Amino acid sequence: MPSEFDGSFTDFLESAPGGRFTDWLAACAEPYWSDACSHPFTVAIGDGTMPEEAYARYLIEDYTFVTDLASTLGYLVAKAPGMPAKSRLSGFLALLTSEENDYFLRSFEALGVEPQVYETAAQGPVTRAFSQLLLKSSGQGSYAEGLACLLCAEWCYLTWGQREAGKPRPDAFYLAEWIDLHAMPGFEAFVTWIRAEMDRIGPTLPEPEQARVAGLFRQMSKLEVAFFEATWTGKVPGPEDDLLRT
Ligand SMILES: Cc1ncc(C[n+]2csc(CCO)c2C)c(N)n1
Repeated sequence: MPSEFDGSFTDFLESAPGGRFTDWLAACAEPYWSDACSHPFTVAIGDGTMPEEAYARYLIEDYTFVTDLASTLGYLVAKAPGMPAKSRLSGFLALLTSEENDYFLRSFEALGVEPQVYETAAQGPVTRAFSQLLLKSSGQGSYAEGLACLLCAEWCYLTWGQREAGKPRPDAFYLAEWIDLHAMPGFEAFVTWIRAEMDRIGPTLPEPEQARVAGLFRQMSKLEVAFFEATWTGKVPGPEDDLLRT
């Protein structure tokens, strides 16, 4: 768990010579970053204590989130500076819209969620805030800003996925597969690539842009926590909730 930090990247390098830009992002996002990666919902995916009702609620929201994430990737493919980055991002987009889509459909069927429900589900306030942040930062912001949002979402899932993969798999296929999907070498390689891309670009940015990127990563981490919290408890946060403030 990184310790909390609220200085610039230059300050960070003074305390951690040779430190990575992405480690600075995670440190600036504490305590939300660690809370997101270790949320009780993520532990329950792996230890066989997940209530069906909570998981169905999660998948319905996540399906709408992943749909908006696919649009975000479209923007990032357009903004990526060269062919190697466009290729990585579009490969991931292809995965999201094929195998992963199939996972959702099979899981909805097993959980008794009708197509009419998941195809027309209105986003709750947390997912709406998430989607707005992703689509705005990748559509209107810079490549680095969009990449920071993607990094947070994917790195968080790799972190809990690898931790839960160390336990025996739960019986329900939709839980076992969700762990495997986020612990497999191909996914790890993708997150390693996003980190390397951010570590390459981040240090070249002017300081105000570095601060914007860190602010986005922190806001994304907050929303990951709020997302797990809403699906885990079934409670919908109101507009007064700090987690929804952008
Ligand atoms: C709220 C929320 N945040 C992040 C992810 C992570 N994620 C989105 S698409 C994808 C690719 C492979 O599953 C991953 C890891 C999620 N699903 N839901």
